[in-house]
Amino acid sequence: MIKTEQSMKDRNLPQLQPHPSSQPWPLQTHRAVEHVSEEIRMGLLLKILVPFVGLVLAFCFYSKEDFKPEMLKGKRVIVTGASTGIGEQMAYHLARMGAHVLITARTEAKLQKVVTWCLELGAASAHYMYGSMEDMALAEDVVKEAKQLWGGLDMLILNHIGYTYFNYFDGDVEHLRKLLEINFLSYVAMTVSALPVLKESGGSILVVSSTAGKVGIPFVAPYSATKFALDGFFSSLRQELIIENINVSITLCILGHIATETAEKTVSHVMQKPGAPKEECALEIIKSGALRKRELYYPYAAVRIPLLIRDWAPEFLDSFTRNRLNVENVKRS
Ligand SMILES: NC(=O)C1=CN([C@@H]2O[C@H](COP(=O)(O)OP(=O)(O)OC[C@H]3O[C@@H](n4cnc5c(N)ncnc54)[C@H](OP(=O)(O)O)[C@@H]3O)[C@@H](O)[C@H]2O)C=CC1
Ligand SMILES: C[C@H](CCC(=O)O)[C@H]1CC[C@H]2[C@@H]3C(=O)C[C@@H]4C[C@H](O)CC[C@]4(C)[C@H]3CC[C@]12C
Repeated sequence: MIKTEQSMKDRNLPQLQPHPSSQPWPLQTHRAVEHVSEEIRMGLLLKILVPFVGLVLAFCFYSKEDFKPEMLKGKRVIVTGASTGIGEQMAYHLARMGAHVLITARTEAKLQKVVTWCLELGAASAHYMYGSMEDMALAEDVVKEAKQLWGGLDMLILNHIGYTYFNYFDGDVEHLRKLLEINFLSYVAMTVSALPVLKESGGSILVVSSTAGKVGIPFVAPYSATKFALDGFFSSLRQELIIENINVSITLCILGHIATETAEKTVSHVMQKPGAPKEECALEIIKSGALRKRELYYPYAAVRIPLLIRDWAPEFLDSFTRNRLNVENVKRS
């Protein structure tokens, strides 16, 4: 700044006089102007905010498409992590809707029972492949199997997760590395393998994630990292598909606490309320994918409201989240 003043003096340029508005105002005038400015700000806010909120509500209301189970009839669907929990329930819903299902997990006996029940429920066909998604070759082989069975694929539901502890982060980087492979890299590997056939069918990718993949929740640091990674990768990939006019939808499903056997075993001692029903959760995931939604929030209020708070009052949300848990019941292992 001094450099600028020196150069002007050196060049004998006329010195600028301070503008009257930069002179200090008398206090009364200042307050009056402040009040008028506040009035103007509120007026502008109402003139802009009210129409904007009206437009958003109208968009939400009129853009609400109705889901019909027939949308899934005959569709060819892969569901990973379907030997139990939400994945198992998704397989049953798809079976009732008459879809072809190919389900995966590690436990063959459980998969066999789910496939048998899917056929009972009306699946157009039901098959399984078992193995761990630590093995990227399996991730690719599942999609190859779908191509061989059905000649294509309409929906890829990425749902499986590896073992997750609910405790203070113990510094075990190797566990985090393994969880990234199971919960994240295998999702990417399956997507890479499936994209060519999904482009042919104009299909959908459903990525099952969590509140813990959008906000900071204690005691799930490794798990949370893998879910945040899913958001980053698939939200970016969605942008690229849109840019290239590729008709493959990506739905990120953000779930709150769901009453699956694993979750209840893991967190019942710290949760103040039971989880939401896995059956309804599973149906909402399928609906959101069939309607090609950008994101699903389930249970809606429990998930959507924290996300709205996240950007406006992050510290409040952190405190609110801690207060919703019986943290005194979590003891370092
Ligand atoms: N339940 C909840 O509160 C919430 C769940 N979610 C998400 O929902 C999805 C399903 O959760 P949920 O139903 O509770 O999970 P479950 O633990 O009930 O089921 C996990 C599934 O993944 C399979 N699996 C586990 N390890 C592997 C592995 N190494 N390779 C391949 N498959 C594996 C399991 O079968 P097997 O053991 O036979 O391999 C099982 O079928 C997950 O993505 C989770 O993050 C999100 C928020 C909350
Ligand atoms: C406690 C969280 C809800 C906080 C809130 O409602 O304010 C739960 C939200 C997501 C849950 C975790 C999750 O995403 C799934 C994991 C599933 C595993 O089987 C074990 C439990 C989870 C770590 C589960 C734990 C509760 C949540 C963090």
